[in-house]
Amino acid sequence: MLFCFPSISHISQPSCQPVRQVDLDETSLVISRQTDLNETFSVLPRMSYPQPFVDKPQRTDVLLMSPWLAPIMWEGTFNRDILNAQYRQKNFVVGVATFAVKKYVRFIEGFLGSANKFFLSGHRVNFYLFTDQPEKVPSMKLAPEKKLFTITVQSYSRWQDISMNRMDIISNHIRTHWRYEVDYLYSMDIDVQMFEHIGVEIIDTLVGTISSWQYTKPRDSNSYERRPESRAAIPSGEGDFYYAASFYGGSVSEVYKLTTACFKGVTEDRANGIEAKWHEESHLNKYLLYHKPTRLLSPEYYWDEELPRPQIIRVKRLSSVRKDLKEVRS
Ligand SMILES: CC(=O)N[C@H]1[C@@H](OP(=O)(O)OP(=O)(O)OC[C@H]2O[C@@H](n3ccc(=O)[nH]c3=O)[C@H](O)[C@@H]2O)O[C@H](CO)[C@H](O)[C@@H]1O
Ligand SMILES: [Mn+2]
Repeated sequence: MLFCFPSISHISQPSCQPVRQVDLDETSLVISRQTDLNETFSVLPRMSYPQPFVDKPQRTDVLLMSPWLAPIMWEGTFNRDILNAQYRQKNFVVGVATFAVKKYVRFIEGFLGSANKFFLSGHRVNFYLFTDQPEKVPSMKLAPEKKLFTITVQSYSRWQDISMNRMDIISNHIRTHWRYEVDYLYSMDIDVQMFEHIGVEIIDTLVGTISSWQYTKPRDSNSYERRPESRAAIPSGEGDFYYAASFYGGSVSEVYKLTTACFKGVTEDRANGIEAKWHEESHLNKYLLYHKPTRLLSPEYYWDEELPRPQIIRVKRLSSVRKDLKEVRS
């Protein structure tokens, strides 16, 4: 059985996906997609690669595992060929939600051009581009396994509202569309470009990216919201890493819980006349403190262009595009 959504305009020759069924209830989504036994027992091609040894860590200069045993992705710690071979057996579809509202349409080409090349190269990816100006989406030739869906959204006068409302739009779209269309979902800022591969090492149940601005700071000088009046408040003395809202994701059901909870916090703050210090990023940080990510992306996965690159950052996989904040947000 095939299923298509007529409300989404298909830009790069989409084909209908087989139906996925993720059941919604109040707090969680349960994936009831049947496992194909042929997939489970299929024989892997022989691979040749250096043997891992328990007494020879791949890197000793960085933290490879959080205290709750979530692996942290760093260049030099994984073998992409092994990961790709394992992942290919699953036939997953990954969705990427990104927004280009008002002047941010100028970033679409750089984002999509680089993501087409470097994001989950060789794997099935659906890019979902939310914009108020669908006519400005450039027609781009994407790799056969990549598809672009453009979805029209309204604009808001304040840039903070555009940024914060992403949580609501993503949560709603999971309920109406994505639970049938994709297995994993990532939200990414549009004002970024990719320079190196971002592969299946990012795939896990709940994934956060450690901010490149604050990865060495003690928790009490990080940018968490500390005012107790805000729903995003994190009490002083608490906090793990500072996570960037520009890149997070996970299974459809976990991203549903995250975006729904964060937007609830935003809505309650609005009702109480308060706005968290870093908008939805503050709410995301609160959520990920109490719902620990199952995998962390090191700052390689969101390296800010303005920062000098220390030795531990061996590759810059993704970076923000320099922008005149006042001009682009006006
Ligand atoms: C690196 C990082 O931590 N980034 C966060 C930081 O970002 P930034 O300063 O990078 O925020 P930003 O200006 O990129 O806005 C976030 C995103 O919202 C969308 N957008 C925003 C304004 C607009 O007029 N049109 C539009 O489409 C667009 O997808 C953009 O990438 O703070 C923001 C809110 O305070 C968000 O939490 C960002 O994720
Ligand atoms: Mn940004």
